[in-house]
Amino acid sequence: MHVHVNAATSVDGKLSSRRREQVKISGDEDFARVDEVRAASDAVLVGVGTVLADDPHLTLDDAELVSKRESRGKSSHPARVVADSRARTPTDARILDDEATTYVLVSEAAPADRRGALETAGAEVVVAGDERVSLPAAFESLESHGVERLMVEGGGEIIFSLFDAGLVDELTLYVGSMVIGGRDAPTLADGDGFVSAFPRLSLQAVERVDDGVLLTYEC
Ligand SMILES: NC(=O)c1ccc[n+]([C@@H]2O[C@H](COP(=O)([O-])OP(=O)(O)OC[C@H]3O[C@@H](n4cnc5c(N)ncnc54)[C@H](O)[C@@H]3O)[C@@H](O)[C@H]2O)c1
Ligand SMILES: Nc1nc(=O)c(N)c(NC[C@H](O)[C@H](O)[C@H](O)COP(=O)(O)O)[nH]1
Repeated sequence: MHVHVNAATSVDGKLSSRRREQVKISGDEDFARVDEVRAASDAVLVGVGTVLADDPHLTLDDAELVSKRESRGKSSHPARVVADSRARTPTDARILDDEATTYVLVSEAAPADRRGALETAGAEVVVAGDERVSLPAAFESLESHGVERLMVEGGGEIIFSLFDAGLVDELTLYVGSMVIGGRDAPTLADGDGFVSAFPRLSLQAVERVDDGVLLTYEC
């Protein structure tokens, strides 16, 4: 499976503010590019922290991209995936509407009633891992459902885990020309952090987009 992480940060590397509310970092051109990456993916993944903070929809905004997918024999929108160890996704979350298939990756520790509630709300629940979602095991399961290209839209906890597990193939990072600051504000890669064996990336492209910079890396 090809895993493509896409995110937007401030110049100081923050994904959002210390309030963990969504901050619009990208401009129109970058959001249009994000829509194209979504359209080229079989599924789009976020962590439950992002679902709780942003309530994203993760479908395609551009009707032309929808019809191009349909003409290629694909579903109208990529599937949506939430990494959610304890099944905390609210049943009225926008990602659970019926516009696209939604997989909720949970661990064995997820309460049975929450799993049941998510299934009733239309989610395909995938169990992988004991306390926390095992990303390699969950990705194998997604592959068996035909997910060959997976886009990841954050946040910082899940992105760190993906780098830690060596699962990232490509990173596109939009750096907006703004400062957010805050020692407790989420960054591109949070988690426990690395103290050695820091993942090294290979810079492929640098491009001016909107009023910021788009960096493309092979990982
Ligand atoms: N600017 C951007 O591009 C962007 C993108 C996404 C999110 N955000 C922001 O990021 C913040 C949310 O990020 P976050 O880091 O709090 O949450 P997150 O989205 O990374 O979700 C983390 C949660 O995922 C679950 N999880 C399941 N398996 C896991 C695993 N193996 N490893 C790690 N987590 C696992 C855990 O419950 C964990 O708490 C919000 O403020 C949001 O606005 C910004
Ligand atoms: N590329 C990007 N630039 C930003 O400035 C920003 N704040 C996000 N944030 C990612 C986050 O997950 C958002 O919640 C989804 O991008 C919203 O997706 P929808 O429009 O609801 O489909 N992503």
